[in-house]
Amino acid sequence: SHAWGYAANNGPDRWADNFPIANGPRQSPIDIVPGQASYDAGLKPLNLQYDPSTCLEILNNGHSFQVTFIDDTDSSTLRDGPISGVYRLKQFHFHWGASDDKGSEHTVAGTKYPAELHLVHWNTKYPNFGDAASKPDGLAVVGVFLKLLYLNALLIDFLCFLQGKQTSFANFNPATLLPGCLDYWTYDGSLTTPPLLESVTWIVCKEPISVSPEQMAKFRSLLFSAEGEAECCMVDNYRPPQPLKGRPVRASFQ
Ligand SMILES: NS(=O)(=O)c1ccc(C(=O)NCC(F)(F)F)cc1
Ligand SMILES: [Zn+2]
Repeated sequence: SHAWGYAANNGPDRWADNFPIANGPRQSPIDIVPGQASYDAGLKPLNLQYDPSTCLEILNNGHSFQVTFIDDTDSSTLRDGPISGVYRLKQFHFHWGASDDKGSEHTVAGTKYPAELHLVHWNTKYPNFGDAASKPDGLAVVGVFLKLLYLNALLIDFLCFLQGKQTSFANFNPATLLPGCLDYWTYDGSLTTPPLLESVTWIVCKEPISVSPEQMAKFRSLLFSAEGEAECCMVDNYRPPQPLKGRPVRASFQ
């Protein structure tokens, strides 16, 4: 079976052929309708503690580019928020569009942002990421919308590293990618790419971070294709919103 992707012949509408869970009860992303989210006073503030020295490498995995972290100790973690226990940061990556009117996976009352950042964490009650990815409370992904404005130059440096497939990228602090206000919506969902495992507690920040047109252009200059293949720009690597199927969406703010 040809590998999954985002083209007409292997994109989101075809994923159910090989991954029937694509039509499951807790799929992601979703359209978040603020007026229908219920404020939950019991939700704690997010407690994100990131150690830049655990930043390992940046790589193009054919579907996005991702920055992976050393996750053999509790040095970069997510605690509190809607979760219990300690979740470790494994990687972060982005989804974006071919033009500024689309690109995010989650939408807010139908509004698409030009891109969305995902910070992927796994529950340390399980021995490793791969095991956690198959458990209903195994993963927690913090989603941050990107909007067009001007971001600190750091991200440009970060993308300048993106010459080859893989290169070391030490001391990047993912905290610089977080919005000032960490109000969030949360719901039970899944990975947004195959195998679409229903193991993710989604935590979507209400406030977007800013990205410059130049930085969006850099995202779009990346390639889905490998060396020697016909060039194919990596754009529109987002799955559209999926049916809520009765799931509650809670808000940490009023
Ligand atoms: N876009 S997302 O939902 O944040 C997302 C996060 C992580 C993975 C991932 O690690 N897939 C590989 C695995 F786990 F073996 F299945 C896929 C999607
Ligand atoms: Zn993602």
